[in-house]
Amino acid sequence: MIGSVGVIFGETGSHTFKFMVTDPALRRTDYVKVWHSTDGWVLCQVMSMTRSEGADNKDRVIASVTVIGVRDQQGLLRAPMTPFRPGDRVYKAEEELIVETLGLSDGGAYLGLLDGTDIPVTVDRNKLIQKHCSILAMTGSGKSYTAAVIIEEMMEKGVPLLIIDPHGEYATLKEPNDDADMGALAEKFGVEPQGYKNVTIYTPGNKKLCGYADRPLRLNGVNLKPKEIIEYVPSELNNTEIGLIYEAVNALRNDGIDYTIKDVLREIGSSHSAMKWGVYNKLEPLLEAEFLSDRPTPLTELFARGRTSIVDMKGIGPDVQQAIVAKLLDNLFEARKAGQVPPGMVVVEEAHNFCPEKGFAKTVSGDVLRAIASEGRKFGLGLLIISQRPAKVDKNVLSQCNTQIIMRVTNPNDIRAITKSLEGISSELEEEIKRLPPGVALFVSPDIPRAVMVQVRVRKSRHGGASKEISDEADKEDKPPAGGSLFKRLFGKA
Ligand SMILES: Nc1ncnc2c1ncn2[C@@H]1O[C@H](COP(=O)(O)OP(=O)(O)OP(=O)(O)O)[C@@H](O)[C@H]1O
Repeated sequence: MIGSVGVIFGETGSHTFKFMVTDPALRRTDYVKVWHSTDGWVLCQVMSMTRSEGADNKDRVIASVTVIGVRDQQGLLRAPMTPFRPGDRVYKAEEELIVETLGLSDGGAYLGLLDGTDIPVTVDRNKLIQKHCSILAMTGSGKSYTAAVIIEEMMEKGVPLLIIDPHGEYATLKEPNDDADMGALAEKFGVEPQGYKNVTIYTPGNKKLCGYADRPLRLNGVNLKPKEIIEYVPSELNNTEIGLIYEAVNALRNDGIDYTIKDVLREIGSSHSAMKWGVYNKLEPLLEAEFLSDRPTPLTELFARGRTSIVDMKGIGPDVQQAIVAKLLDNLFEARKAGQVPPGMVVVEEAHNFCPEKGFAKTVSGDVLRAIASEGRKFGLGLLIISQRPAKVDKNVLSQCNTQIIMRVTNPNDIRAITKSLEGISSELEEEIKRLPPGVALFVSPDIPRAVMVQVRVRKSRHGGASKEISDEADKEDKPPAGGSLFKRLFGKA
């Protein structure tokens, strides 16, 4: 029959088989179909290919295939009850069969194209919020690029977004993509360059730290509880020092007037304890920490329909970043529970620093992120968790992310962490993850019966990427060489 790409041979199973390839254009990951006498056309996917020399000295290409299945009358995906026959012919699957069998719908947030096809892959925005999403990949493989694609798609529907941006990577959402390859990529993916106006960049510092910020981010610095003060202190405090803070705050509370960190320091200064100067020194940086204020930024301004707020923490130390995130998200979650802010999404870049796995570090922001991960869905507060070190992210948080976007990862511990949080990932897919080119993601969603490979669409806004001075030296080693046409890297054409 015309159009066949090969013929099944040898032992066939219900879920796998091999076929002798007759079409030289066939490639790994291609979708194929085989006619089954009781089920009709069954969708399958080429997982690997081998080439060897046959007895006639000619090339023999053999493809190993996984059976995806067929939709039954109830719309459920199932594999045929009997295996295919050796001698059955294999054909390229047409788009319609792929879309129907994989259950790809055309509404929702447009992520990109099913790899090797022109079929759009979308994801339901509500489910992204209700069930959380993670983007896991080693550095340089397109994490923040893909996150920005999701952010763009959410922004276009006015979903409130709060972006925790430790390195100042997301400010360029405001500008249209001016990449030299944009023309060809825009046509391929059917998108137009666009900058987003409703993006506000907040800095917890000042214009010196973040010159391009639109507004300062201020958190409440009045009448802080001892526990809150302790969380903001950048250095470790011993028990005596903690006791001194409690004593000072209790004394101020007894006076019944509003107090600030300055008052707490004054009170500590008047103590008779020999330890007072030690704790004084540790608390003093909070006087200069501009993010504590008697006029905090209202949450209703930060998290509102049609608005995207970037908390740009460039230049701020990791401990202070964690304290800011802890307080901000705590306030946001409480406000959401009380219905004071609408449902929306929180984007957490470098999540391993804000909710680390036990044994790696302990941070003040871990508790609130765990709480949002496990309860956020009830209140319509979604997380987009992004990390280049999946093994270092709290596994309770990761396991709550029902939509997973996995890009290239080579570190064995990170691969193990990913496969642990994914059900039924095959060893072929593990191998695939190690070899994914930049911009290609393994997409796992509760709406799609199996993981699919997606060529992530081009960004509409300009891609910024991390600024050089703060990028992690260790991570640099993993980076693929820069330069060259991206279009060429992605599609092999100039
Ligand atoms: N889908 C895509 N389409 C076009 N270009 C892409 C795509 N994904 C990634 N890239 C390119 O790959 C490069 C690396 O992407 P990105 O900055 O998102 O990596 P990263 O994993 O976030 O790295 P880092 O950890 O250094 O921030 C970028 O320069 C970007 O231009």
